[in-house]
Amino acid sequence: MAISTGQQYIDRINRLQSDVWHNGKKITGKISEHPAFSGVMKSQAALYDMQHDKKRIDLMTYTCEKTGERIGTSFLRPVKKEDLEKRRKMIQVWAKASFGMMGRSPDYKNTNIMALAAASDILAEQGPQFPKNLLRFYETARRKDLSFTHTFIAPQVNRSSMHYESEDDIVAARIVDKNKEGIVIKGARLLATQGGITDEIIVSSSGLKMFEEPYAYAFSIPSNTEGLKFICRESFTYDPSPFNHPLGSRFEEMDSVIVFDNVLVPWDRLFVVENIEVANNLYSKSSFKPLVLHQVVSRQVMKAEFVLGVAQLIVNTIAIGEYQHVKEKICEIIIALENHKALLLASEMGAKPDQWGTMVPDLAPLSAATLQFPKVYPRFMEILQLLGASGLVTIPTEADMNSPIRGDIDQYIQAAYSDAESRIKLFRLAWDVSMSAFGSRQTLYERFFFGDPNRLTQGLYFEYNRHQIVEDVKNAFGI
Ligand SMILES: Cc1cc2nc3c(=O)[nH]c(=O)nc-3n(C[C@H](O)[C@H](O)[C@H](O)COP(=O)(O)OP(=O)(O)OC[C@H]3O[C@@H](n4cnc5c(N)ncnc54)[C@H](O)[C@@H]3O)c2cc1C
Repeated sequence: MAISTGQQYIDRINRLQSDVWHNGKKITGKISEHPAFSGVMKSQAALYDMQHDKKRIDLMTYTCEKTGERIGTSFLRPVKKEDLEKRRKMIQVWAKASFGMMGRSPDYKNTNIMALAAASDILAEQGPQFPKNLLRFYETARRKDLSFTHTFIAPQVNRSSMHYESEDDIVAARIVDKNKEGIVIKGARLLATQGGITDEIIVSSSGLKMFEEPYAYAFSIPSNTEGLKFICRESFTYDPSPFNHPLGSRFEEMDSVIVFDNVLVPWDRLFVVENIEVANNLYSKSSFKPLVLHQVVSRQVMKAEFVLGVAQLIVNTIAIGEYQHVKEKICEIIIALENHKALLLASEMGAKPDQWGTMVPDLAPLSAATLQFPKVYPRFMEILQLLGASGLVTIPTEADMNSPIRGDIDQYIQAAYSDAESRIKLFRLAWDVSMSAFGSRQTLYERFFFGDPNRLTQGLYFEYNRHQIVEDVKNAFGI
């Protein structure tokens, strides 16, 4: 079977011994046992294991047309609308398992890779080896069920439009040499979520500095490539107890800055080299955006459902459902959720094959959904705070529950419709999603993960086809 098990994923990552730095120390030994990573690696492993569940195998996998092996559905290139539906349902099974909290569950990058490989022809103008490199990469990725992270953006040093970086003082990762073995990259990239706990890292350019050839490249390399370093932020798993930290203890994905210290990227790993037009076309002319956003919005629907569940439980538990503004707040979440679901389905209804025969969901509803979520998700968090009020800070810990003050807790922290223990579990959950460092990072993530919403809005403004609509208004009024 080509599909990985959770243990295989964990063993592979432990074997890599990548250069991962956390809190001033290089991680040695098994990274899967390090407190900053153990929770999320276990959760990721559980996702891989779900692919082997006999009851779900037909949804979670498909049969490789070349080898007959079972391959994860997130690698499936859709060629009919039913494939898009299958992809959505599979993505949502994984998303439900993390309540939408794992933005970098493997289906995200698997979809990226599939979407790029489906349009590999775009690379041909650099030479026939480049599309071959990308297709070989896709084949290996899906047949070995490898895990990936990616890094797209240059470090946030100077974002002024006039900024030019000198070759003598390199910050943004750039090509500094080419030789018969490959290209050499020096500098850094802004960040990679899950950096250091995936088999490989995909490094690609988007947007910034794309007017200079040394920044125009795309490749994937193993996470333990010599000279590659991951500098992690502090961990937001401040407690491994699922009682104390119900989400952070399991789904804290970590973000790391990526440093390239003269990293050699072999020729057969390269998809784009020093070609600005091809580097841009790879994302703008392929069906990358609609295919990837279809994955993203599928996950976000599950996250919105989860938030609605938490909000309604708060209402039920402390009996505040009779108040008008409370109903309105719950309805605000329902409306956003239903909008998101409708936009996702509209994208499938409007799907059309692209020039390579890939069935591509309609981009417009997906762009609308992706621009809606950075606005509604922070509001969801505000609603949780407004409904939960002081309940979000009256949250004794597991140690308190097992201490002599338990009697007081049971008596004074009970709720109208739950005992103290259930009430505290609920409010710790609401705190972890809306207020903890883990929860705040989730909000930041939904604001920025597909790019700056201001610049994404510019994209929608230019991409949205409204020519006929304007003509109709002109014709109707003789303008
Ligand atoms: C939690 C999290 C996880 C992430 N994970 C990944 C990952 O795994 N891989 C990856 O590659 N990236 C990742 N990102 C990065 C993400 O893609 C960027 O945050 C996003 O593209 C915005 O870039 P920036 O953070 O550099 O913000 P900046 O571009 O520095 O923006 C800062 C502010 O300046 C404004 N601004 C800057 N330039 C312009 C401009 N030209 N026009 C108008 N306004 C401008 C912005 O609107 C914003 O208000 C992650 C980000 C977060 C927050």
